[in-house]
Amino acid sequence: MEVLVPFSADRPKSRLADALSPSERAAFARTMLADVLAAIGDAGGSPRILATDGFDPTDEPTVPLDPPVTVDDRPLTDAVNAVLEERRPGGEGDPLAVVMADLALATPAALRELFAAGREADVAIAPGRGGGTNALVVSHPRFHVDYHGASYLDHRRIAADVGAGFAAVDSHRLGTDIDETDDLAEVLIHGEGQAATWLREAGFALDASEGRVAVVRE
Ligand SMILES: Nc1nc2c(ncn2[C@@H]2O[C@H](COP(=O)(O)OP(=O)(O)OP(=O)(O)O)[C@@H](O)[C@H]2O)c(=O)[nH]1
Ligand SMILES: C[C@H](OP(=O)(O)O)C(=O)O
Repeated sequence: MEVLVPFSADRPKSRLADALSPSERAAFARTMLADVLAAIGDAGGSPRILATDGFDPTDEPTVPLDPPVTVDDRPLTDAVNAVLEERRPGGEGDPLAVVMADLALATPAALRELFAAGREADVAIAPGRGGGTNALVVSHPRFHVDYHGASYLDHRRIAADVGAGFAAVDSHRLGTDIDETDDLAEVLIHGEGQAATWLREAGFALDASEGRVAVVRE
């Protein structure tokens, strides 16, 4: 399955500003991207990066699989819809997955489940905590995306409006996008890739001293 991986290369992960410097945020974002691409490849998917201007595939850490890169500096929704649009003539029925680059817990097994759901339904979505759309598969020709806010609900509505069959993919691993400092604890607890190693090497550790487990930096 073809898998589009949107990646914001300029000022990525601004909501991690409390925990990481700008250059650290850029490095950590690329590390998560590398993990996501590796998991997609292991799940049998063919990734294509959809990047903003300024993306350099040779930056460290280099991305695995040497995927094709489409550069589109428009906002996320417009850039993804442009890819959906360009596939329409003749591409009907061929599912396209869109998997975010900040799903640091993604595993091949979790992605295989997503791909399988997307082969059954016209639109399959793994929601993120807080109502986002962390990963989707679309084969319906009239579905379009509208990211940000409670985009999971918006996408369900759009699917209903165009008469597309819908499936929700209930996945802890795909449902955990790494947006805020508290999310880093999830990477330390469950991460199996380079992002977890990167955080440990940067001095992050779990802090289970009170309430929900958090992170501290040594
Ligand atoms: N191509 C593209 N990808 C984007 C854009 N904005 C976000 N992304 C990617 O979409 C996914 C979800 O991004 P967000 O968590 O909403 O945004 P972010 O830029 O990573 O982080 P924040 O700055 O904290 O909002 C990540 O894979 C981003 O790299 C965009 O304008 N264009
Ligand atoms: C792209 C956006 O991500 P969030 O801003 O929720 O992390 C969404 O899922 O709609």
